[in-house]
Amino acid sequence: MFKKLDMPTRGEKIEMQDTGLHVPDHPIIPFIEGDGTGPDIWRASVRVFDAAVEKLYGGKRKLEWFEVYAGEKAFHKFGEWLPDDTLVALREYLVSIKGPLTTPIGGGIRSLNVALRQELDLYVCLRPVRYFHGVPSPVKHPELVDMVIFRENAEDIYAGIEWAEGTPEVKKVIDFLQNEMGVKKIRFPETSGIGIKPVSKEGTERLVRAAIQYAISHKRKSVTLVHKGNIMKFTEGAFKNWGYALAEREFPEQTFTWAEYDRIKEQSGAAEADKAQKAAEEAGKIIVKDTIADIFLQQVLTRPAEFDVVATMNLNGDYFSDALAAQVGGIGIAPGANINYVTGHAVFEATHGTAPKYANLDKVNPGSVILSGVMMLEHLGWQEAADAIVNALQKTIEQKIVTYDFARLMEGATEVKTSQFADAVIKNL
Ligand SMILES: NC(=O)C1=CN([C@@H]2O[C@H](COP(=O)(O)OP(=O)(O)OC[C@H]3O[C@@H](n4cnc5c(N)ncnc54)[C@H](OP(=O)(O)O)[C@@H]3O)[C@@H](O)[C@H]2O)C=CC1
Ligand SMILES: O=C(O)CCC(=O)C(=O)O
Ligand SMILES: [Mg+2]
Repeated sequence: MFKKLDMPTRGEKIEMQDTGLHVPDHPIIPFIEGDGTGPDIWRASVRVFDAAVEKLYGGKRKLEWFEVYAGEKAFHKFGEWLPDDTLVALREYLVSIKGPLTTPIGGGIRSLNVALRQELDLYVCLRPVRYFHGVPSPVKHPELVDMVIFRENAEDIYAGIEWAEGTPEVKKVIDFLQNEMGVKKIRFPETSGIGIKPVSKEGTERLVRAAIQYAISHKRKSVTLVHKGNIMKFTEGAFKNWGYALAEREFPEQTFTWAEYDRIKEQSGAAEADKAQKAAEEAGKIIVKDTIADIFLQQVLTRPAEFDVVATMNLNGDYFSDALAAQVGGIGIAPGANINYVTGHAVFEATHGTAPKYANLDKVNPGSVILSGVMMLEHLGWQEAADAIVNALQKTIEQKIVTYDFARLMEGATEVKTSQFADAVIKNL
């Protein structure tokens, strides 16, 4: 199966069956250490996962780790940034976890992180944002932040369709736009680079479907479609329209949309529309609403309790996840997952990047990868181990044993290294 990797010698494959994921007691889990601070964080986090699983299941269950390579380690070992073997392993074993990978700016290789999402068609980037008591936060009520971002993960400008300024290709595209499409608004055609933003009905629908299903199964109150549809009418505006249409078509019993609200208001007035929404809320229906991206970024600060599940496109979701993470203590405690709910493929990874200036210092917060592992354990159905890690992490923070990022904002904290933070979490399991 592999060209250069040895087959794992222990464990069994996770499989997707009609009833959902079938997880053996000793699943093979491929992992990628990542670049920069990735190895420091991985070494610490994997000890936490293993200790929790051992403590909860006493050897009956065990994660059988299988190292696969991407990024700098892959390049040094195999001369390739993303070897085929890695993709084969991630496809074959379904569920995996990775550290951050470096992407050069303004040239060089395209993002390996994005490539993995595209290769495996991991169309949802799921990033929950919640507060852990005791974490230093720049806002007055971080405990009101409890949101789950569903970021579309396969299209938008992350498709990487762009042409550099001054190339024959960009000239051809600009000529086409000007001469065949009647475009007159390219302000500086001689010196423009061009990027393309594909946003499809299918891509939107599967993302919004996943967000609504999540809201239903997790008893959430609302799904907010966040877009810049006033400006980008046929991409971001269409996202909103397709999202509402999908909610009304596929989830008529479980949702009430603001599009419905507007129709009632137009026919019967605002009081009737308010009444209909109130009745829907009392009946436990999910309110599907929408907001424009700029005001969203203000309102998540001023009225965080009004936001719950958030469904948005790729670039918005990237920005929102770092901004929202800041409200609950920052990117050191921001987990995530890239998921295809149909095939069962899932790659868990932190929201943050490689933080290169701290590489090999055993310094940064492993919280994001630890919590990404918690999401993975939940995905496997190993809820007890997931809960144990969350409780131990919370206890460690309450003991004020924290890495530099929290320590610099806390009074009376004991600043510890990445590895020591993991030790403390393990002790608190
Ligand atoms: N999924 C992925 O693999 C991602 C990869 N990247 C890539 O990572 C590289 C670096 O990106 P950059 O924009 O600097 O963003 P990073 O997220 O890597 O780091 C930015 C800053 O965030 C803080 N930070 C990041 N991780 C942690 C942590 N674990 N604990 C505590 N603080 C942390 C640090 O803040 P401070 O300086 O205040 O201490 C750090 O300087 C780029 O090549 C980028 O493309 C970026 C995002 C995601
Ligand atoms: O791939 C990258 O380098 C950055 C990706 C990113 O910022 C993200 O997915 O949040
Ligand atoms: Mg990002």
